[in-house]
Amino acid sequence: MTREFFGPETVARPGKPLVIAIDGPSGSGKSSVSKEVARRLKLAYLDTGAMYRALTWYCLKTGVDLQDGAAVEQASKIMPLEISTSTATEYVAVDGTDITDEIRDPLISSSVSAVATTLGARTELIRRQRELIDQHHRRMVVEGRDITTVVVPNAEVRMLLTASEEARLRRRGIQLGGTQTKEQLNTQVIQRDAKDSTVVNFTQAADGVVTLDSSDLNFEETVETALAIVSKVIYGD
Ligand SMILES: Nc1ncnc2c1ncn2[C@@H]1O[C@H](COP(=O)(O)OP(=O)(O)O)[C@@H](O)[C@H]1O
Ligand SMILES: Nc1ccn([C@H]2C[C@H](O)[C@@H](COP(=O)(O)OP(=O)(O)O)O2)c(=O)n1
Repeated sequence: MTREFFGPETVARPGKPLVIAIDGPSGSGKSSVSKEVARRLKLAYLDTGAMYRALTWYCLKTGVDLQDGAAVEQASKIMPLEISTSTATEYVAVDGTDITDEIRDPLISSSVSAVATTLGARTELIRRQRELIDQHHRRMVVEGRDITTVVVPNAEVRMLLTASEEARLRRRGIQLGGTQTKEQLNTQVIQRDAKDSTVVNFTQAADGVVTLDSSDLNFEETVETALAIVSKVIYGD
């Protein structure tokens, strides 16, 4: 299914832009699949959700009221954020504090929608995302909720990664080591998506966006299908 030019010694579209934009709901596999696609294609990787999580951490740390839109927007502008764009290292830091693990905490997951629905903060984070993409000469896999539609609507490849509600809840439960109750998972996955959907549409593919439904695929099959979509879109086969 995966073509030879995606083998370990080859680079897709060498020297040319190759932005692969991937959106989808929580637990659909965006982060893990995007990172593996980037690794195999030797592209940089950007987890934009981690930026919204970092801003949420920063607001909570500095006492910013998440309901105060102007204050959240101001925080987004001054936040000294560092984020790894390498597939080899996962690293997120604010003002020198490593928050890579902390931003995955259910406390952040349950607060992040308040930040993600603050439009002024979105504008600033989108600006930073575009800057990072340009710094990597537009050779990057970028994943989130509005990448195919707002951040890089002209990306070379645009995909919507979906999975059934049942699959997404199951995956998130396993990922969190079985520590969460059904109700907690429902709050962190389904209710959060419902809140986030009020500002961005990541449930239906926009024109030109290819849908990949991973409900009945395992991780490797999903990665291979994503690579086949990339191949088809950029090489037409
Ligand atoms: N196709 C798949 N089949 C089974 N598990 C998967 C699949 N894709 C991803 N996963 C697992 O599901 C969990 C959630 O994936 P993640 O990439 O964090 O999703 P998202 O970024 O969309 O929230 C991870 O533990 C990941 O390894
Ligand atoms: N481009 C993006 C990326 C994430 N968000 C929001 C929506 C989510 O609630 C949070 C966290 O995103 P993240 O991708 O880490 O969430 P999941 O891994 O899918 O649980 O940020 C967004 O609004 N726009």
